[in-house]
Amino acid sequence: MLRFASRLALPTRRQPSAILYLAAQHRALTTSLSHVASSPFAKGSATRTPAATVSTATPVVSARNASTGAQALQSLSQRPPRVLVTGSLGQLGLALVNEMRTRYGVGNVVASDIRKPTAGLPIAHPEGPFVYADVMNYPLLERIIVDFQIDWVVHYSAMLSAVAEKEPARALNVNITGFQNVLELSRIHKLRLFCPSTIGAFGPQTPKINTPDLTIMNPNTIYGITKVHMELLGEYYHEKFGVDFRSARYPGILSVDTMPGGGTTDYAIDIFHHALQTNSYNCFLKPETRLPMMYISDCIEGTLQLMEAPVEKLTQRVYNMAADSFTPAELDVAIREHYAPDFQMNYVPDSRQAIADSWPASLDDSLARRDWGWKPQYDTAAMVHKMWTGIAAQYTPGPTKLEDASELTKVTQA
Ligand SMILES: NC(=O)c1ccc[n+]([C@@H]2O[C@H](COP(=O)([O-])OP(=O)(O)OC[C@H]3O[C@@H](n4cnc5c(N)ncnc54)[C@H](O)[C@@H]3O)[C@@H](O)[C@H]2O)c1
Ligand SMILES: C[C@@H](O)[C@H](N)C(=O)O
Repeated sequence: MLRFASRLALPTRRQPSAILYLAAQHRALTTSLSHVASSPFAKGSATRTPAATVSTATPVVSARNASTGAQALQSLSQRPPRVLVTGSLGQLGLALVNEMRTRYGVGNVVASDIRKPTAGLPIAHPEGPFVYADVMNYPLLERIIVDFQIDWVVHYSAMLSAVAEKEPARALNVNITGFQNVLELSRIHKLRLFCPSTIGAFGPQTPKINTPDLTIMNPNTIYGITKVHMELLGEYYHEKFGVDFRSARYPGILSVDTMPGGGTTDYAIDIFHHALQTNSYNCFLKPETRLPMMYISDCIEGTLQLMEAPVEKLTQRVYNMAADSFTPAELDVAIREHYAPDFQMNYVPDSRQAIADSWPASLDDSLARRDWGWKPQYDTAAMVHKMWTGIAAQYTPGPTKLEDASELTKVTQA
């Protein structure tokens, strides 16, 4: 089994707004406490929707005790947001929940998924609320939003590019129906909604280099089609109903503590685990396949910058977000030059190659930089350093564990 580092090393810097949030949270906690254990979602309580399991330890700062709805609304600008994160046990959700709980208060960030949190996951605040939430279950989602008095939703549940090609019907359901549910609930309950898009929203006719925000998309994958649907529908709900929908098109995200969920950029994480375990890697993309990539700390920081940006700063609702781009061959060279001179890279492209070939090689993110101050901290060299040193620390010295490496690639023959 993989041994994960116990905590995700995310930046702990706090912005002034977060300090205000935390001070306000402290005040609110002393005057108005509602315990998750009293929620109808607490274990053992009768619900009409599937039973949700909730951690019982952490109080949620609640507006339910406010005497009027108006008071609750008024206090919103003075307290941290209460956030629901769907798909929170995935590669990105775990990191986002950890950072949001640091900034907004543990009890204010409700993690959710359709899986159980298992031992060994890098969950920094395990005492925080966790609920079962299938994004296809509209009544259950609505109940969670109302019971926890949610202000913001970060909608992370989705099927990624490679697994979506294998199970298109399920991907359409999860990615399209799931998004439509949270979008409609955002309209009804006046929520701020963030849903990530991706380089996978672009297609073979898109300009490949410095792809701008507004250009031809025409993706030719199920994943890309569901993401373009999401972008357009979110923009429509914003225009028509004023929903505060926000989205960033992420590149492939590299992380040390969490494993990727079945995408086309997964090779750039798998390679480090294989190099450290077996000193070799069979890459499923060709050596010259250039794709935009980003380190997870940048991804989480940028996402929170966009979520927290004052509405008047936003000139559009969907932004490209970039850091750097590299190819498998460049990663191979970087690993051999700096860490493992005998590392052996083999190229065995499979059906994921066609997906990668349809995506941009680099993104123009100048509008994100201009509008909400986006600026990545990690270039390729810095990403490789973080990945190698972070993943190396997870493996104890000893005999090569081939069986571990064979578990790493979630999609072996897409
Ligand atoms: N990781 C990347 O490189 C990357 C890049 C671009 C965009 N994104 C986007 O970011 C978001 C998060 O990606 P990730 O890498 O963490 O994905 P992931 O596959 O690691 O996690 C997705 C989570 O969603 C959950 N899920 C699946 N079906 C569900 C359902 N019906 N109801 C509720 N939860 C369900 C899964 O259990 C899983 O924990 C996705 O929207 C993805 O498209 C990711
Ligand atoms: C790029 C992104 O959307 C995801 N990592 C995938 O490859 O599917």
